[in-house]
Amino acid sequence: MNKQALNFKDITIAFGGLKAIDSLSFDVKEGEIVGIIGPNGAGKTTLFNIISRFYKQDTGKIEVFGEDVSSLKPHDVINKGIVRTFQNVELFKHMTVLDNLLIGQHRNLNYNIFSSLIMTRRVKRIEEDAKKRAFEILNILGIGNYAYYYPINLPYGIQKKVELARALISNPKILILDEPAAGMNDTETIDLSNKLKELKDKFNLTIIVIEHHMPFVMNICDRVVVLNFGKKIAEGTPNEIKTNPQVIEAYLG
Ligand SMILES: Nc1ncnc2c1ncn2[C@@H]1O[C@H](COP(=O)(O)OP(=O)(O)OP(=O)(O)O)[C@@H](O)[C@H]1O
Repeated sequence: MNKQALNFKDITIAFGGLKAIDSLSFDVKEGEIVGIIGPNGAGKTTLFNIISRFYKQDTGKIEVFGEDVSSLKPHDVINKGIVRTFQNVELFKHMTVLDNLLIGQHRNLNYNIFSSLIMTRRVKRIEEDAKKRAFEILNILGIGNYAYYYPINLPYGIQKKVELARALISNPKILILDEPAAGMNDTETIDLSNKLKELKDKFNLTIIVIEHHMPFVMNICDRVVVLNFGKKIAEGTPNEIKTNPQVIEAYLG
């Protein structure tokens, strides 16, 4: 059996009197794709903000590959291999697509400012490898031909894919996606879910994804966790979730 990638133990966070996440527990196994669904205001984005440490939970514990990360800062979480994308596209719109990817890479490139200034052979090789990986990811996502475009000139669906590519370039272990298919039509959505599966296998990823498009969720997720008013109301395979009366009443109906 695969080991645990993420483990949420009894997480609660309240804003004023409102419990946005209420005693939530679930886990994600290494290599799984887990969907988080639920109506507006159910607490999905808050949960992601807790995982990426933008918010600190009031109570409860989060473990990443068995290590307690409950008190880490956002940049420490990135160093643990957790990378997220956002509901709204957050790209540098006046840098090319390729530069958007490579700028995220500099944190991972193991060289210092002096060696980069004199552009040693080693630095050149590191940069070439980074570029190669960028093109590999862009090509899997079918957007390699946009490498030298500026995101500001690209349709929203392509920008979403660029954001995904930028998350992948830093070689994450756990990828956290907030509505990756927003703004896409049904064909684009299914295409994206197939590509994500391919990327997951190629780069040994574990994925947690918030998405409202049910065809996407049905096509890609191994398991789904359903939230309502901050509580988990169901958990299971997409087929189990689809027929669960509580889920139908709270969300799908
Ligand atoms: N920083 C905050 N301050 C106060 N309330 C907040 C804050 N962040 C979230 N909330 C509240 O917590 C609840 C959960 O919000 P959240 O954005 O997590 O829901 P969601 O499931 O992601 O919704 P959507 O599908 O609309 O994005 C909402 O009632 C929201 O207003």
